Order: sequence, then structure tokens, then C-alpha cells
Amino acid sequence: MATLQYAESARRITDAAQIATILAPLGITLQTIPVTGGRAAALLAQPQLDAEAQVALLTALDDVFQRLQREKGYQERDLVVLYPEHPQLPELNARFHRMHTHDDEEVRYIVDGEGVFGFVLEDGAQVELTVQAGDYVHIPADVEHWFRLNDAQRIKAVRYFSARGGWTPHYTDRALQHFPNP
Ligand SMILES: CSCCC(=O)/C(O)=C/O
Ligand SMILES: [Fe+2]
Ligand code: NI
Repeated sequence: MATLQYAESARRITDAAQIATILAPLGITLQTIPVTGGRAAALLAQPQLDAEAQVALLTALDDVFQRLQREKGYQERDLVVLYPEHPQLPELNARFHRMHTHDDEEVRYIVDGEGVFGFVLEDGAQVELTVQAGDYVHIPADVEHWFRLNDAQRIKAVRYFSARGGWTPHYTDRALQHFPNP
């Protein structure tokens, strides 16, 4: 279940309809797609996945990709696997935890662990959306956002791309506001 927090506030909003209403002006949507399948479950239980296991997990979850290919014309997908001992964790955190946009839609299917997306509302207020396994987030192209891990520092997420060419951030110079620990 996703939760939302405003900057400079420790209050967490848990009501899905209220979260949807807050994010709707940005065109951001949130769906729940339960992660199913024994093969996927066995792989998701492993904090780290080697290249072969990552391919196996993507394949195990490809029913979602095949539906998105049909319905949305998405062309590629990859898998992000982050965990506390990841050798490039500081660099990856620095890459994601900065205000940025993408020319492509940002479509993320969280299949294990948790993560936090941040957004700037029309009035300039900033919010953080904490998502977990089963949450599917769609952020329109050119919408400012950021991403960070929470204290668990563990996430597996499938990234879907409508265009070929993978993940390209365009950093903006907007500062992130402060989010006190709830
Ligand atoms: C949770 S997927 C890794 C983060 C990412 O791809 C992105 O674009 C964050 O803004
Ligand atoms: Fe992004
Ligand atoms: Ni503060």
C-alpha cells in the first residue's frame, strides 16, 4: 500500500483515493498489480540476483510487459535490483536522488522491497510517495521527480520504456525540500 508525505510534515496519507487526487494534476497514476508466480517468488526472495537470475525474473514477470506492449506499445524493460551491499549504491543513489525529468514516461513496477518517489505539486509543495511490492507507478514524460531508497535500502523494480534507449535523466536545479522521518 502506497503512502504519501508532504515536505516539512511527519503526517503520512494512506488513503489511496486521497493520494490519487493529490497526484492527478501531475498526471501521475498508481495501480496495484499483485506479484504472482512461484518462479518469481523464489527469485524475489533473494536480495541479490546475478545476470542470469535477473533475466529469469524479467521473464517470469513478462505477462505484464506483454500486456503493456499490446496496450501501450512499450518496447523495452529492464530490472533495477538495489540492496545494502550493492557495490554502486552510493553512485546510484546520487543518480536518482536529484530532481530530474525524462523524455520518456517513467513506468515502474515494484516487485520487491520499497522505494520513495518525490514530486513537485502545482503550488510548489513537494511530496514523497512510498511504494512497495505490487505498486505500479506511471509518471508522464517531463514531470519533475526524484527517487530514493528508504532505510531498508532494498528494492526490485521493473522499468518499462516506450522508446528504445534506456534510462536518461535531465537534471533540473530545483532543490529538494526536507522530509522529516515520520
Ligand atoms: C525504482 S527504479 C530506479 C529509479 C529510476 O529509474 C528513476 O528514473 C527514478 O527517478
Ligand atoms: Fe526518474
Ligand atoms: Ni525541515
